[in-house]
Amino acid sequence: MKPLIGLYEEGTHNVVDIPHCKAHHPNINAAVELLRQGITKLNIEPFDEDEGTGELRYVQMALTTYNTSIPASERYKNGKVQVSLVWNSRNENSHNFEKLNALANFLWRNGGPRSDLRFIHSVWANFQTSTNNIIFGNRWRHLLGESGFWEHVGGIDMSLAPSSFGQANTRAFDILLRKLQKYVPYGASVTDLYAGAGAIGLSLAASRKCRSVKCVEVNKESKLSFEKTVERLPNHVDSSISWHHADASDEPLSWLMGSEVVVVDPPRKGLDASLLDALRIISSLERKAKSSPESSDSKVKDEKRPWVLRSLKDSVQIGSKPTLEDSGSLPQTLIYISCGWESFKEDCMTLLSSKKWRLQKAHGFNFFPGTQSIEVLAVFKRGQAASLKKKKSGKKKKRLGRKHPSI
Ligand SMILES: C[S@@+](CC[C@H](N)C(=O)[O-])C[C@H]1O[C@@H](n2cnc3c(N)ncnc32)[C@H](O)[C@@H]1O
Repeated sequence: MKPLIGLYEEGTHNVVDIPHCKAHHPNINAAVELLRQGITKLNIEPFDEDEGTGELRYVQMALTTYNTSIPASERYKNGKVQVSLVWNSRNENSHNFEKLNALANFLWRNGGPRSDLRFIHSVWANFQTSTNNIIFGNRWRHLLGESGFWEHVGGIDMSLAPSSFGQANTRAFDILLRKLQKYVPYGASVTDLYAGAGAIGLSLAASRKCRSVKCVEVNKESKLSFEKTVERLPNHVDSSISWHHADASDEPLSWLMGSEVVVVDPPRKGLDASLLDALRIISSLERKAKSSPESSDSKVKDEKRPWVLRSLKDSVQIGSKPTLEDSGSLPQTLIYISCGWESFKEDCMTLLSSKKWRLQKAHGFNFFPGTQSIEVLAVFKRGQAASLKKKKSGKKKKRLGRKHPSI
């Protein structure tokens, strides 16, 4: 029986076979075909989610074009694929581990560096036995090939572990990052929320010589990639850089305070409600702070609040910590990167209707050619535009033609 390898049909759990996906690099399609042969030859049983039976549950493939030993013009064509096999067992001691090993060896023999094709970079296993829809389990094991996986994006070398979020189209992401960098003033203090392994924050630290960069991410697996990337940052980077294993929706004000620029790059469902609320009340906090300036004593006391202790537990700090003077500043710029158009529209409306933020600029990117997906880079500024304020104070109030602002 021929296994189906592709994506779920929208709104269902029916797999649509996609052997020649045009949105994928040709070497990913080739790796899918090789996997199909391996599954058939070795009698690997695909997972049946109704029965909870079978061996191979999911496969994730990522491509690296990072190969400095060949000319830059040839790197994309020679991209190599990191394959992660999600296996229906608890760990490597389970009875069917030998079958997983056989599949990994098949891929390596036929697609690895000693084969004619040479497009497989590495093979990883993830163990997952849960009955829910969560794709990855907590246990990872590197099986074959190089464990390090790098890409050059946004002007830095970025480490991408299979357990951490990574953009699929790194060339399009690079274009977005270079555009984003222009909206961040040199020397700014930046908070990168929903940061993954810190691709955005670290690229800003390098390109905009940021005073401080604070990355917040809920997936603890991203920490290792963050640390590896920091090790390879250019020597001139001397920002105060930190990564925090924390939920951005938990006490979000604590992450917003102390930064001039906030970058958010949430999953498709958009911003958490508590973060949106915090962004809306920020201006009133500033007014309060001005009318009753906090003593440096009370700021020190703040360091003992529970959220601070929680976030410090799993954090990484590189360079000196931001100073106490920095901790009082509030963001003037909000940069929103969205992969979910519908949720972005809603979040955008919420921010604009609060009248605390205005939309300065928005760009759309096509990260998945041939699909309707749109990646948005939107830049919001805090406060009303000067021209709007003037009009409001004038006698005649002009009605805006549109009911809702559009981008
Ligand atoms: C679209 S990815 C962006 C990652 C990163 N900015 C990048 O470009 O590589 C969204 C990230 O948000 C993280 N995430 C989801 N919910 C979160 C939350 N409540 N708090 C912090 N991070 C969260 C996910 O684990 C994922 O890494």
